[in-house]
Amino acid sequence: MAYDYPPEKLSVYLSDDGGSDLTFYAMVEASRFSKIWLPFCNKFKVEPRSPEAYFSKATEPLVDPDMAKEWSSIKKSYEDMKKRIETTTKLGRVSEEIRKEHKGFSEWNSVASRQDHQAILQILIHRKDQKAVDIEGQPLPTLVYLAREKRPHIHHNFKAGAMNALIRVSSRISNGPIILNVDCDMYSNNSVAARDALCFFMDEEKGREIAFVQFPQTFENLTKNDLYSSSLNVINEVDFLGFDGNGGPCYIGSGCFHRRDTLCGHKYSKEYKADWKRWNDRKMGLKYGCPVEDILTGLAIHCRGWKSVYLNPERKAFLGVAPTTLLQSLVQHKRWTEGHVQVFVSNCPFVFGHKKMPLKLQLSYSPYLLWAVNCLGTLYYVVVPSLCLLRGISLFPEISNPRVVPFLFVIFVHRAYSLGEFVWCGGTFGGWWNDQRMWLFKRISSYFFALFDNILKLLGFTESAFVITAKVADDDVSQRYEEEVMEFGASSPMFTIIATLALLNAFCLVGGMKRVIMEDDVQTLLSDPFALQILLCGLLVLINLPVYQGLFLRKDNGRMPTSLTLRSIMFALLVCALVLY
Ligand SMILES: O=c1ccn([C@@H]2O[C@H](COP(=O)(O)OP(=O)(O)O[C@H]3O[C@H](CO)[C@@H](O)[C@H](O)[C@H]3O)[C@@H](O)[C@H]2O)c(=O)[nH]1
Ligand SMILES: [Mn+2]
Repeated sequence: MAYDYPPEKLSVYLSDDGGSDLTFYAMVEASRFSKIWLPFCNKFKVEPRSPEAYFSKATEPLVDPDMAKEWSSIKKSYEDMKKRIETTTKLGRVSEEIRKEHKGFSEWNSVASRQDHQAILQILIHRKDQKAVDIEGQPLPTLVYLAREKRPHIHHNFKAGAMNALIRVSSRISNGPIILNVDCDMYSNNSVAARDALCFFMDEEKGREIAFVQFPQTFENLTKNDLYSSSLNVINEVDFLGFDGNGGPCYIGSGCFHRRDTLCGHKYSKEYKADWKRWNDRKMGLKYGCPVEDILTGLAIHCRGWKSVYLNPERKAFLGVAPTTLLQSLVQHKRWTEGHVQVFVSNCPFVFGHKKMPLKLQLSYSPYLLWAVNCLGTLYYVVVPSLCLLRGISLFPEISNPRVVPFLFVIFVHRAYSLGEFVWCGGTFGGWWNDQRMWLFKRISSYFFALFDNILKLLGFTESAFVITAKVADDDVSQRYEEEVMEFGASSPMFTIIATLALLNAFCLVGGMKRVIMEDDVQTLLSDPFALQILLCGLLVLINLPVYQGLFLRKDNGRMPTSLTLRSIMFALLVCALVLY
C-alpha cells in the first residue's frame, strides 16, 4: 500500500487460501494502521515500507527531533497493533468484541471448514469511498480481502487457482492494466520498484511487446554461508541476465509485474488493442495442473510472441523466506523439478515455441526444464566408480596418461570456474562448498524422486500435488539454522538415499585404500590406475562429513533418526557385500 505511487491508482488484494477470520482481522487492523503509516512513509521517505521490516532494523532518528517524535508514536501504534493481533492469534478465535467492529466477520458464521465455504470478499478500503483517506486527507489505495470459494469435491488448484480468483475479482473492482503478484512469504523492500517496472511497459519503442517484468527472488533469512544453497545468487546475477538477452526471463511466480491482457491469453501483435473482459475464455489467467504454474504460464506467454524483462535493482525489490531445514529445501526442489519436467513433456519449448520464440530462448528454458534427468549421471558417478574401486576395477586413466586431461578438466578447472563465479556473485568460500553439497544432495534425492514420480504419473499411478514450503520453524530448529548445523531430524526416503550413499562411499574408500596399500608392487600416485577413483571417492566422503556427523556423532534433535541410521548402514553393507562376493 505504501508504494511510491499515486494511491488512487493502486489497489491491493490479499488472497487468503486459509480462509481464516484471523487473517481478516489482521487486515482490518492493517487498514486502520495504513492511515498513519502511509503519511509517515511519504513524509520521511521511509525504506523499506513494510513496518515490520522497518522497525526491526531501523534505529531511532535522534538528529531530527520532529521525526523522532512521530517515529516513536508510530512505532508504539505498530507494536500495539501487533500485540492485539498476536493475542487474538494465540486465543485462536476472534473475540465477540472485535467481531462487532466490522460487519465482514459475519461471513464466517456460514463457514463450515477451511475446505468448504462460500467466497468471502470484503472491500476494506474503496477509493470511491469519500472517507477512505489517511490522517492527512490523502486518498488511500483500495484494499480487498478475498477467500475464494472452496468445495471439497472441486479441485482448488493451489496457487494458480488463487491467482485466477484474484485476477477475476480485481477485474470487477479496479481493473488495473498492470498486476504485481507477490507470494505470502515475501514483502516489498523497495518503494520505487513499481515505477521502475512501469518504465519498461511504457517505453514508446519497445514497451508494447513486453508481457511481464520479473524481479529476482531474494531472501531475507539467509545465513552467512547459506547452508542449504537457497540464495539463487548465480541464477540471479548470471543466468537470468543471459535469459534476458535471449528474449526475457521465465516467470518465477513472485515479484513479477504482468500486463493484465497477456495473462488473459492475448497474442502479441503490433496492432493489438486491449479487450480483455472475455471472462469465459478458457485461456484466461495462470495455467494450472502443474506444480510450477509460474514457469508454465511464462512459457505460454513467450510462445504467444511476447517478450519479458529482468530487473535486478541494487536495492532488492522483494525479500522472502527461504527453507530453513534440509528436508524443506529438498522437498521444494522436488516440487520444482517435477513441475519442470512436466512442462518439458507437456509443453516442450522446442515444439510449442517453434517459430514463435527465438531458438535461444527455447534453449534458455531447457537446463531448468531438464533438471530431473541430471540425477542419472550424478547417481552413476556417486555409485559406480566407488564400487569399482572396492572391487578393484579401474575406470579412469592414470594421471601420467594424456587421456586423463578431460577428467582433470572436469574435476579441477570446471570447479575452479564455479568457485570464481560463486564468489563473484557475492558468495563466500564456505557458501560455495555448501552449494556443492546441496548440488549433490538435490541430484541424488529431489531430482531422482521427481523423475521417478513423473514416470509414475505418466503411467497414470499418481497425481502431483503442491507441497507448501513451511513458513515457521521450532526454536531449536531455527537456532541450528542460525548456527549452520544441518537439520536432518526426520525420517524421509530422501535422507535414506543420502545416508546410504554417503556410507557406501566411506566403505569403498576404506576398502579401496586397503587394496592399494596392500598391493605388492607399491605404485606411485602418477601411475596408479585407481588414483582418480580414490580422489573422487575421497571428495565425496569429504563433502558428506555433515551426514556422518548426523548419523553417528550428534545428540541433538536434528541428527538422523536411529532407525534411519541402522537402515542405511544395512543397505550400504549389503551393496558392498554384493559387489565383493
Ligand atoms: O494452495 C496454495 C498454495 C500456495 N499458495 C501461494 O503460493 C505461494 C508459493 O508457495 P510456497 O509454499 O511459498 O512455495 P515456494 O516453493 O516458496 O514457491 C516458489 O515456487 C512456486 C512454484 O512451485 C512459485 O509459484 C513461487 O512463486 C515460488 O516462490 C505461497 O506463498 C502462497 O502465496 C496459495 O495461494 N495457495
Ligand atoms: Mn515461498
